[in-house]
Amino acid sequence: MSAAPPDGTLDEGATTPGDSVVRTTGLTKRYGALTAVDAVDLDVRAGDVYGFLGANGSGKTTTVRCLLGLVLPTSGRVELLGRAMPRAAAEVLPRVGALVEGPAAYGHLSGRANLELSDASGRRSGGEGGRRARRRRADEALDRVGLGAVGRRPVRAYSLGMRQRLGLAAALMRRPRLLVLDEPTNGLDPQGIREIRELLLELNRTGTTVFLSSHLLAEVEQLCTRIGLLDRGRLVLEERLDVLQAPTGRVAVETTDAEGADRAVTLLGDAVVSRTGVRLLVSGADPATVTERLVGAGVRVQAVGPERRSLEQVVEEHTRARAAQEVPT
Ligand SMILES: Nc1ncnc2c1ncn2[C@@H]1O[C@H](COP(=O)(O)OP(=O)(O)OP(=O)(O)O)[C@@H](O)[C@H]1O
Repeated sequence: MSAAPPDGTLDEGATTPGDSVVRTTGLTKRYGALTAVDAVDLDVRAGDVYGFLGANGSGKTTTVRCLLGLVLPTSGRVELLGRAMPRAAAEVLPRVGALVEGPAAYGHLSGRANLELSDASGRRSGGEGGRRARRRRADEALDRVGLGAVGRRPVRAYSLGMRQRLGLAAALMRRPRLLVLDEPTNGLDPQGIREIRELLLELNRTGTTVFLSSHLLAEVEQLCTRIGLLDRGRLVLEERLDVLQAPTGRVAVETTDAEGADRAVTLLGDAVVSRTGVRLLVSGADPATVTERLVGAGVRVQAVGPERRSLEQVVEEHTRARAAQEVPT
C-alpha cells in the first residue's frame, strides 16, 4: 500500500497494482456463543476483482460489515486502503463505494433526487460544485447503471433490481478506489446481471478494485480474478482464479456417442481415469496424442482438451477437506 502522507490525510493518488487495498488480520466477530467470523486474514490487492464466496450463513455479510466499520470486530485488525478501520473511517470511506444489504433510499423522492442528496452529503466525494453540477453527476450515474429513463420516477415505484442499481449508482458517484458489494445481483434478471457485470469490469479496467460477496459460483467465475472462500466463519482458501483453474494435467474427451466412448475405453485402457456417459478423463497423455489415437481408430470425437476444474469443484474440495479434518477419530 502507498504510504499515507505525513500530515495524516489520505493519499489521493492511484494505488499501484498489487498494493493491499483490504487487509484483515485475525478478524473475529462473536455473537454470544456463536463465532460468525473466525480469525480471518483477507488480502485484497489493487486491481483485483475479488470474489468473496461462502454458503448462506458462512459469515460474508458480517465480514463486509466489519470492513466498513458498520460492526465492531470482537478482535483482530482491519485495514482499508492502508489505513486502520474504524479509526480512519472518516478519511477512508469517501474513497470507498459500498452496496450492502439492499440500498437505502427515500421512497417518495425520485432516483435522481436521492442521488443528488447523497452526493451533497458525501464528504470529499466530489460533492462540490452546486446544484447543477450535482444534477449532472446524478444523471451520469443513472445512465451508467441503466436507470436514465426512470431516474425521475419516485423510488417507491422501483423494483428490487432497480433499487439495487440505484444503490450502485450512489456508490459510483464517489468515484471509488474500492467498491464493496454484498450480493450485488440479488433481485436482478439475467439481462440486469449481465449489465452489472459489464459495469463492474469497466470500473475495474479504469482502476477500481472490486470486492464482491456472493454465493453464486457462476457469477464469481465469470467476473473475478481472485477468490476468498469462507466456510463456517473460517477463510479456507484465498487464491487467484487462474491458478485454481490451471490445467490438471489430465485430458477431457467427449465422444459423439456411447459406442465411441466404449471403444475409447478399450483403446486407451488404464489411462482412462473415469467415464461419465460419453465423457472420459484420460491421464498420462496430451490432447493431440489422444485425438490422434481415437480418430486414427475411427472413433468420432466431439471435444478434446485439457481438464480444468470448475469453481464448483474447487469449492467442494475445500469445504469437504475441512469437513474431513473435523471428523472425530
Ligand atoms: N446481529 C447478529 N446477532 C446474532 N447473530 C448474528 C448477527 N448477524 C449475523 N449473525 C449470525 O452470524 C452468522 C453469519 O451470518 P452472515 O449474515 O454474516 O452470513 P452470510 O454468509 O452473509 O450469509 P447470507 O448469505 O445468508 O447473508 C449466521 O449464523 C448469523 O445468524
